[in-house]
Amino acid sequence: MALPFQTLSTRIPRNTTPLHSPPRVNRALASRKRAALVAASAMYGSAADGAHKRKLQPLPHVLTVAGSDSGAGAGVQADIKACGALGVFCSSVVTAVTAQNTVGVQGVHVVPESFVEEQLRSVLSDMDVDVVKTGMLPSIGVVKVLCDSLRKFPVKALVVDPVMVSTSGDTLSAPSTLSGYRDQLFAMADIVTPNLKEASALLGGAPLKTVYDMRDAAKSIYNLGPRHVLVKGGDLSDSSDAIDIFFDGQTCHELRGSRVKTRNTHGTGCTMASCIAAELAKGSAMLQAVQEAKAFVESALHYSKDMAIGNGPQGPFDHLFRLKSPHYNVGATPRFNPDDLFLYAVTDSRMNKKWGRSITDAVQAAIEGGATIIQLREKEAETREFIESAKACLEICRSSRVPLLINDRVDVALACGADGVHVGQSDMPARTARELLGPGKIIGVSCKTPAQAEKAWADGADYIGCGGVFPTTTKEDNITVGMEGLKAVCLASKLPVVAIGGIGIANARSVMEIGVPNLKGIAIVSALFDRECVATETRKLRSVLMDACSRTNLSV
Ligand SMILES: Cc1ncc(COP(=O)(O)OP(=O)(O)O)c(N)n1
Ligand SMILES: Cc1ncsc1CCOP(=O)(O)O
Ligand SMILES: [Mg+2]
Repeated sequence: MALPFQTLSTRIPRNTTPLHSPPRVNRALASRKRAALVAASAMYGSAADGAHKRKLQPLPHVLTVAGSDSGAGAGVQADIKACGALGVFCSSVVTAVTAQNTVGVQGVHVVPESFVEEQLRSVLSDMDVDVVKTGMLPSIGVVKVLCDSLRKFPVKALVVDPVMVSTSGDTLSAPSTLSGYRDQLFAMADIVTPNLKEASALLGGAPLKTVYDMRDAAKSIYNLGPRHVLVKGGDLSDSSDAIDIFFDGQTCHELRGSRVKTRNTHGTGCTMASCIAAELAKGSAMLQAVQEAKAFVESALHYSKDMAIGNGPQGPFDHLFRLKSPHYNVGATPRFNPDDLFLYAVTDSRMNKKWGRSITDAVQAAIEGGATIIQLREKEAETREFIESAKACLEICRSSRVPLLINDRVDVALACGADGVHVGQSDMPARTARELLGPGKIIGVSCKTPAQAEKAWADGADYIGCGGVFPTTTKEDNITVGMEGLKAVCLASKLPVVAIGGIGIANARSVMEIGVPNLKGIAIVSALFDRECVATETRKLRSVLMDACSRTNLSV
């Protein structure tokens, strides 16, 4: 079939589309993804004759909507490399083609809006995109086309890098695009990531000179509609650190990194936004995604600081540094892997006492049986005793590389150096816990409703514990949400979910077969610890879960 070929327009087109504030991107992605998996599963199932059904695994997917950079330091090329380096698939809708190198931008061909729309339709109607990241949007018409497409094909999150001027000082978007950002796109954005110049342009032109200016700017841009703002201070003069300001509507976080002395900084903005998008696609909370992205960029600049590509003043850097130098892989191990939720053992001091075992013996046995994460839920322990036993459990967990979380007690988690905490709706708010624990610790939040799940994500949690799914005697007066409630929370949640409450050998399979990709495992108290042999019970449950996963499309 002959494909229609369209010549690129050679100017930035004007557009008089009326402006309006669209609703935020809605969140029907999970069900779309599930439908696609079911359809593909059916196809492969018949082809593979039932018994050898192929395991279909959705890949975290970012779509970049940006301009091409012939020098490959920034734009679509940087986005694809950044996502690839972080293990995320990246599709691309090209909004403009630039002739560009380390000297500057020599030319721009803008892709017609109708063809940007066609590319968007091609990708979004077929592929399961988790996160859309925007870069160079050359006209207000392209902004409108993008907003319309996102309303038709909702995604999990939208990352907007409001690219206006290249690092070499060349204009990359029409002045009217500014109003497109302010009046249309920002209201749909989960995060906007301006540098100092872009933040200034968005707010009327006053220059940003200090960290205080950056804080004020972050708050003012937040008032334009996005859920989070990251003002990047890479160009801040008189600062030995690379300081960025992250604002989530309540708290301003000052994120400090070391400033790398190098000429090879072309594409840092695109890379930062793409890394945030990639981390979000993998299921990270927003602050965590931003921290990971900042660490990635800093390491990439450090690795590439003496690299020589081109003869101009601003060179590209190497996104694939982690493949080339094991040194940089040290910090690359994510502190939280959602798959760790698979078989989540929650201790109970009363049960362990009843069976005459210490908490350390209980933890050791659960790990021996295959528990993938441990939570110490010691409701009756005195603080000092709790800290001591938590330290002993942490040693056991560390030697098996199993994360250890503390239930309710952020103070105990801090005191013993645990990997994180689990908090409920009446415990310390997740947002406060995040402020106290910092971005490096794991935070789980108990949620019974989609609204609570949404808030947990916004507050910086890493996962959700949903339940009680079934009635239980382990926790008094706990309202049961049932399988339907669990499913509703999973579908609404951008975070991975673990099911809890009344789960044991008899019903674990039915829970795991609920068929929602972000249900990552089950959390169990009595079916492990109110038994004579914890290791045996854990082993049995593990085999039930493995079996359930091999019957569905879930990865183990
Ligand atoms: C994994 C997991 N999910 C939910 C809970 C319950 O937490 P919470 O609602 O705070 O109740 P308590 O456990 O503190 O009684 C949990 N502990 N773990
Ligand atoms: C802590 C908690 N949160 C909701 S139900 C529950 C208790 C789960 O215990 P069990 O696995 O024995 O039902
Ligand atoms: Mg609690």
